Amino acid sequence: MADVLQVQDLNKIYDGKAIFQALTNITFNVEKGEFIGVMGPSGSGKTTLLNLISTIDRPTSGQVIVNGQEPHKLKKGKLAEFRRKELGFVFQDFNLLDTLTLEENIMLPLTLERVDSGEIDKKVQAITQKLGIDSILNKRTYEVSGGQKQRTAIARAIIHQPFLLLADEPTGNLDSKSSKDVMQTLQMINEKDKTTMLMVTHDPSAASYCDRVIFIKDGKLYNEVYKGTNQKVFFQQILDVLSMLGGDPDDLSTVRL
Ligand SMILES: Nc1ncnc2c1ncn2[C@@H]1O[C@H](COP(=O)(O)OP(=O)(O)OP(=O)(O)O)[C@@H](O)[C@H]1O
Repeated sequence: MADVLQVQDLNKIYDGKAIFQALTNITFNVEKGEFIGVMGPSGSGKTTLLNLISTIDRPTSGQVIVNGQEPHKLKKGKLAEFRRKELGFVFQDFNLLDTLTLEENIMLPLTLERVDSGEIDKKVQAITQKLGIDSILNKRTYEVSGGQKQRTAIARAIIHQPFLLLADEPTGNLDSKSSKDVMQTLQMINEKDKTTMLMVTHDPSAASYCDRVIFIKDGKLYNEVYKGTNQKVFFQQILDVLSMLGGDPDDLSTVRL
């Protein structure tokens, strides 16, 4: 399988009042359709890595190659287009607009691209049926549960069929049932649409839905674990690496067995 995301020798130095090296020589490849989890103690550099891959921030050195393109080399306008077309984002706090209905939130990326309204309707219908939120589309964000909000956010993130879906703690604000629900939704999209996904999480239970988890410690790649056929065994392997990693015990406060 071809590598569709290549992270090569990535370094990030924050150059503020105090200089801080947040990432050191991070290198890994992701195959088309892979679902990758990124874990590590608080402050280890997970969000920094996600921000470099998502082009929200620039690396100090090293490369990010997405589907053969180097987004950090693109000019401003092309970079904005790259983000809009090739990437989808899911956040911990959903980032939905409260003044819009769920349907309007989901169609937003296509509205901005001026896609034909008949086409938008078809896509919204197909995606919301798949995600089990087609009956609540006229509701607003404050009228639905956290899990339903996150599934709405996922629908919005994939409606334009991005090449790469990036998720930052997508279960961070959810109870255990909704977390499971959201992870099953992400797994289903990954399997059906072969969307390549990268998710930062503190939650070993959420990470056990991935194909592979990479662990970061103090800004360096520490380890990686592949899922075999058994999710429970994988979950235990993730816990084992996390216990070797150490870090703040609060990091494991979200462990759900
Ligand atoms: N803009 C910034 N300027 C200076 N240092 C920063 C900046 N952003 C992050 N850092 C530092 O870089 C390190 C990595 O931060 P990052 O947010 O990537 O960690 P994380 O693994 O995502 O943590 P958490 O799990 O707590 O969200 C931390 O020590 C943090 O204090």
